[in-house]
Amino acid sequence: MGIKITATGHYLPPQVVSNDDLAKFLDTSDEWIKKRTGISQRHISAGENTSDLAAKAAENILRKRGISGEEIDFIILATMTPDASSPSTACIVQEKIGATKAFCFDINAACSGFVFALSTACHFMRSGMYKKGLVLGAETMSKVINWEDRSTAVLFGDGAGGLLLEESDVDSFVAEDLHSDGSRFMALTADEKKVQNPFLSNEQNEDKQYLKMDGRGIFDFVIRSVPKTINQSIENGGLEKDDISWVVAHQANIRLLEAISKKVKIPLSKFATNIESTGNTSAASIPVLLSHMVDSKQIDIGSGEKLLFTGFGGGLTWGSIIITI
Ligand SMILES: O=C(O)C1CCN(c2ccc(-c3cc(CO)ccc3Cl)cn2)CC1
Repeated sequence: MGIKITATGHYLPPQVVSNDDLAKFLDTSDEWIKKRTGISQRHISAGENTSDLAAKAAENILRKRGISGEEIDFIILATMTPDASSPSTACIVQEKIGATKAFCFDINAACSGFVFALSTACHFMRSGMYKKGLVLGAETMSKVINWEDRSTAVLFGDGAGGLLLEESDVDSFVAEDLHSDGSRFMALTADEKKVQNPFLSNEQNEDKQYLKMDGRGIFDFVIRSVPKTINQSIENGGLEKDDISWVVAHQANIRLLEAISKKVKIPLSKFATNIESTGNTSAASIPVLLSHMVDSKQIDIGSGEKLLFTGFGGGLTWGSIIITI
């Protein structure tokens, strides 16, 4: 039993915030942000939560495929900014799109979340037990950012994207390589919850735990680890670098993609990018980029091209999955 990608979709909240808009209340500039990150603007929710963004992306996918939510067997949603601890954001999306027969759950692997979710969905599907699965990545990073911290506030945006996986006689799954290193969990944290109960002697403070990131540390980890997972997934698939049509990488930083391209000796022209217009949308970045590539006809579903998806970030987590589209 194989799998194939049959539709893609995304949704970005309509409110666009430019670098100049941020420079009005942060000590930063369009020039600095653009030069150091590649970002010109980001989409910021005007009140829509992660489930709202994800449901609109899912509706776009279903509309493109011409099916209703009732045909969906499962929804796997990657997010580090769920609407709540319970229910899962995936279950809220289920209700919004009428996926009445689906089983639904969230995956949290921060910015590697979509790669981990896509791997999970592929293996569910390749068991032969399911016929149609939605794999989504969705974030409202704007709710965990400290908007007074210029080092992080300029980097992130909100958004949602995803794809429809269907059973297929021809298997489009090629290879994967997934990792995490919990010993460095402090490198990127957000929204930690403190234990509170009447039996605790010391009162815990209620301060909101904004996103905190060891930018330099993560940058160095990514430069070291991501080329290895790209090469390992290519080797696991018995492929050569030239077999890869596109690297669809997490959109964290344009300088980073330039450095990774040099290290793996895959031309930068094969690294799809949209960070300029979206910022870093964490688990949503890869599916939004894929959807932009399909919508702009940069790639065609059914073309047979090999895409290498690679994610990296909090956890620390990193990983790659190669799929023929
Ligand atoms: O001074 C500079 O040039 C700054 C230095 C710090 N920067 C960073 C640092 C880390 C990240 C990042 C974030 C994630 C989480 O999605 C994953 C992977 C990475 Cl590499 C993005 N930007 C911006 C430019």
